[in-house]
Amino acid sequence: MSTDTKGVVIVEGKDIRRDYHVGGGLFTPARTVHAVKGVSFSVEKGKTLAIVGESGCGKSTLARIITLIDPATAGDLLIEGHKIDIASAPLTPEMRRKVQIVFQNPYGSLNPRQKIGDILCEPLVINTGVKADERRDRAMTMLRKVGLGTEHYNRYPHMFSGGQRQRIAIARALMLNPSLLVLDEPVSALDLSVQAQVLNLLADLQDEFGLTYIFISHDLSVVRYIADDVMVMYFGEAVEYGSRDEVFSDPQHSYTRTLFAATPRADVESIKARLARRSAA
Ligand SMILES: Nc1ncnc2c1ncn2[C@@H]1O[C@H](COP(=O)(O)OP(=O)(O)OP(=O)(O)O)[C@@H](O)[C@H]1O
Repeated sequence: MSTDTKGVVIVEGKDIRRDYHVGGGLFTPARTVHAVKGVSFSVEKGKTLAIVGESGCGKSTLARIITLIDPATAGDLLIEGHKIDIASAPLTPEMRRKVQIVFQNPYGSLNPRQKIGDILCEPLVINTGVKADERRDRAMTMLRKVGLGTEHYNRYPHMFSGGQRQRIAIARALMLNPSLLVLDEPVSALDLSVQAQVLNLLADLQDEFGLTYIFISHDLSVVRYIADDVMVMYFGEAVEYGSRDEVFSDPQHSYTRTLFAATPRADVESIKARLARRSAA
């Protein structure tokens, strides 16, 4: 990454809140679920913020707000310094280009009836005026970037393994050249060895394109190797937020310590080696 882009804030959230009003039926009294209770963060270009927490802590809700899939109840979101009206979550073509999301389940997120080439070209068809030949060239290039071959262009999703499908989902997310990628549990559905490969791929792509990641995960062993900064969420609140080294070496909140104690160490030696190489570079 060139030094002139260092320190540029790509995404900033200020006091983001999301309430859900549930119940109100004959047998269920109306109540409000405070899914996200005033969370603030910022991520610089080329960096990764990991948002960690157990099921129900609000991390997916936050991911959907940042990607403008769902509106927020209150708060501010700035993407590349531009304030977004997150109460109405306007998914404009410009925002669609800048922010992309990769979901946990590569089986569910790819249309089984579409060939891989069409899946990759679709964002260009919908959001740009790029001509067919150019779309095909870009899709072929992106297939290679994510470690697949051009021979995969005319195949269907069911012909791929889980790890390969997640590579395709990542390739699709990168077709519009976004500045921010929100990764919502991107490796949780994969075997450990495949997790390591996909995490290494994400690290390589981040280096190559200067991508900024928000990485949602419940798995601290994965977070430990991918994140620059870590936010720990607990019942909708950010109970811990700091650099990876600070959070892992000296967790301040009792919930973080409990979470650490309950997390098995996954075998991610290749990721460790990769990150050691990155920090040495
Ligand atoms: N559409 C909705 N309507 C009502 N409540 C919701 C809705 N979506 C989420 N919630 C509630 O908001 C809280 C946070 O949910 P969220 O899915 O963001 O958590 P999470 O940490 O991502 O969990 P998981 O990993 O299981 O998805 C939970 O109590 C959940 O039940």
